[in-house]
Amino acid sequence: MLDKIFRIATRQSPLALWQAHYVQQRLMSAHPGLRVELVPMVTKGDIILDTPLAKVGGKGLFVKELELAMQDGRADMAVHSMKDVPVSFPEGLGLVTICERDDPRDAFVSHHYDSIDALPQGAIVGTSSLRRQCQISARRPDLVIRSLRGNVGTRLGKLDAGEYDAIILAVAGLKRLGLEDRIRQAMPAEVSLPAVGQGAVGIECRLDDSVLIDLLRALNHDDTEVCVRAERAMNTRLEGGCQVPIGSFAVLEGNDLWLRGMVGAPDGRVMVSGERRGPRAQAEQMGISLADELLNGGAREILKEVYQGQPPA
Ligand SMILES: NCc1[nH]cc(CCC(=O)O)c1CC(=O)O
Repeated sequence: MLDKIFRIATRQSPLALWQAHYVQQRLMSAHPGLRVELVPMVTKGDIILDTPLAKVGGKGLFVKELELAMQDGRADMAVHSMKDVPVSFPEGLGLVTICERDDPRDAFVSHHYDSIDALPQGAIVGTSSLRRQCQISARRPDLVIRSLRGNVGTRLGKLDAGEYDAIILAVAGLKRLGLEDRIRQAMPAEVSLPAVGQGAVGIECRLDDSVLIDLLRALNHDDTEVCVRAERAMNTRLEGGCQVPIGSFAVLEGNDLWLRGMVGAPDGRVMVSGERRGPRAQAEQMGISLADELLNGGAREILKEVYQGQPPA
């Protein structure tokens, strides 16, 4: 077993590489002598940079090529931001490990202002996330939301060039890249409910690779896994895809899980939210029942509107 080289398929953005190196290091320190290498790849999501993700087929664009590499045996595992992992997996692959979550909040980044509330009338905010757009517009209908894509560094460059008064990024991504000092405010969940899985790193591999699955067990963080399972159960029940603004965020308070969820219209004019509290053993049921409450409370109409005629991706 020790002479095998375990290969991590990864995108080449600085954030993806950081996450792949992180898993490489954690595996090697949990299992001294283990050989782990990176296999850097280019995905469609990295090539199409000028169109909002929701329009070009969604976040799946970033993972499909990594999954092909695992199915072909060119790689053994892929490391993902849990936020970017679709609800379902191709035949034979699955998510086997979720590492400890870093700060799950959204980051308000600006040269002149300290928060959304401090922005002047009509200020320009950069984000291509429908979830962020929806919540910002609901709070401040006067603000102008402009699309913002590219790697974290590219996005910061556009802010620095004066294209926006503020932009929204994930705290975790900025921290991983050593750019924490750019954060003016970690936005409270009451202002911007995070995305499903935000701040957590997950590992996907072939489900018949029991050797690797055993090795990866040491990297799993049970509390994070429970929270992310609740969030993903809610998202799966909603069948939202990424054309719909959806936030889902769970925290543990001892053994009690507190799950909050929101579904909104992209323009923020309608927003449905709810919460559940219960024992951690009920994580997935809580996600499902919260999704049902949201659906009955108006989310069904929002989803129908977004998908008019076209089936969810
Ligand atoms: N959509 C890209 C993406 N996927 C994961 C993160 C941040 C890291 C994380 O949430 O784990 C980011 C960048 C961002 O939203 O600012």
